[in-house]
Amino acid sequence: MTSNKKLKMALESIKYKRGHLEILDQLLIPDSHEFIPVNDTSDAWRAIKQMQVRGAPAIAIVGCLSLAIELHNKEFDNKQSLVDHICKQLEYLVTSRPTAVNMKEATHRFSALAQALKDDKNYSKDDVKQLMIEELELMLEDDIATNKAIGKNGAEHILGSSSDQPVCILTHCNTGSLATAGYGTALGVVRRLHELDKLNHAFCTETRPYNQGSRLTAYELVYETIPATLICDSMVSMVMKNKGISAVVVGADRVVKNGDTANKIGTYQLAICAKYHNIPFYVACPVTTFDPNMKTGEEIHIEERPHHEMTRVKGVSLAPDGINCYNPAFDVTPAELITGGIITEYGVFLPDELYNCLMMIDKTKHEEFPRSRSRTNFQIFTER
Ligand SMILES: CSC[C@H]1O[C@H](OP(=O)(O)O)[C@H](O)[C@@H]1O
Repeated sequence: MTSNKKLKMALESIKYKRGHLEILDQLLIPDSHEFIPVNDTSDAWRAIKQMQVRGAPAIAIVGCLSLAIELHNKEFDNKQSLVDHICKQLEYLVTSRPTAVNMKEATHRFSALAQALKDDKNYSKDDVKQLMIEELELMLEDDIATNKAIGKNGAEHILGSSSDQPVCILTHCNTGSLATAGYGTALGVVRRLHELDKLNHAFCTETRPYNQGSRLTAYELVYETIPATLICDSMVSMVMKNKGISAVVVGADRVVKNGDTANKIGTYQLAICAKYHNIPFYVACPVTTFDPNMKTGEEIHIEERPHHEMTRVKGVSLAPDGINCYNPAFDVTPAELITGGIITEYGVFLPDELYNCLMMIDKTKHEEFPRSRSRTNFQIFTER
């Protein structure tokens, strides 16, 4: 059955065909919906840094697609210079924003794959270039399939504990089609619940100071006529107390080995409020957001953004010049506050089980995901 809910295409933030990449300039949403060209890795670096594109998965996807564009347009003397360029540009893209791990994870996977192809005499320079472009392009379709699995796993887990009644979900920041290749992670769980007619209502926070919630998540929810209410960040305790919230579901920028999770600033206090109100707290993310090379959240570098992003909105001052500002873009939620679990494309895991469960997953048995060569190199990342 194709309900009108499914007829409306989800919003997209990335438009790609070989040799051509455009991204939705998210700084202009919701006032205007404009795409800008990304012609190489420098354009991508700048767009990520300025947050014209943002969201852990989208950052990695746009970074990798910008490299695919560069490889398509550039000639190389030999395999070594080709692979050197790939590795160098991937490392450069990682420097655009430090907290989300997805670009770094992609760098490890694709650098390892490029090196392996270089060392394999069966592949010419042109073979390596073609295969690497194809692998980088797989990020797009792989991400959408991954997000739909996250949505399915998360909705089933939440409904399983709600005696199948429609549920109310509270979410933070933007984790939808504007933070990924499409469908979204935490917002993908909301979409799946809506598709199943099991979403009573969604509450989204403004998410100051960049307002990913009021500008981006509300935009997605209105566009797809998903029943939702926008709240200020300061209202979450009252909403949890009075609005029958069934679960809180947020995204992630980096989940480390013990399950501690870096996510948008304000997530930590959401988790504290959820604990106080005995509401299950979930993190939703692809396994490419997992960084088992960090043991606890203490190791995560928290990006601090410019003060003007707090004190000025579209040119209007919200605070006097001269006031000191502290503007961390993320905080770390300790694993013990992630009481619902971590929702991935392979299932929902308690934080302290996540590492062992992921290490045991045989990805070749999950045919539901497009299988890029690089994905099977998950071990490379964890053995670094
Ligand atoms: C699925 S997006 C994950 C994550 O990224 C966002 O941060 P930003 O908008 O600064 O890139 C936010 O923390 C989301 O939860």
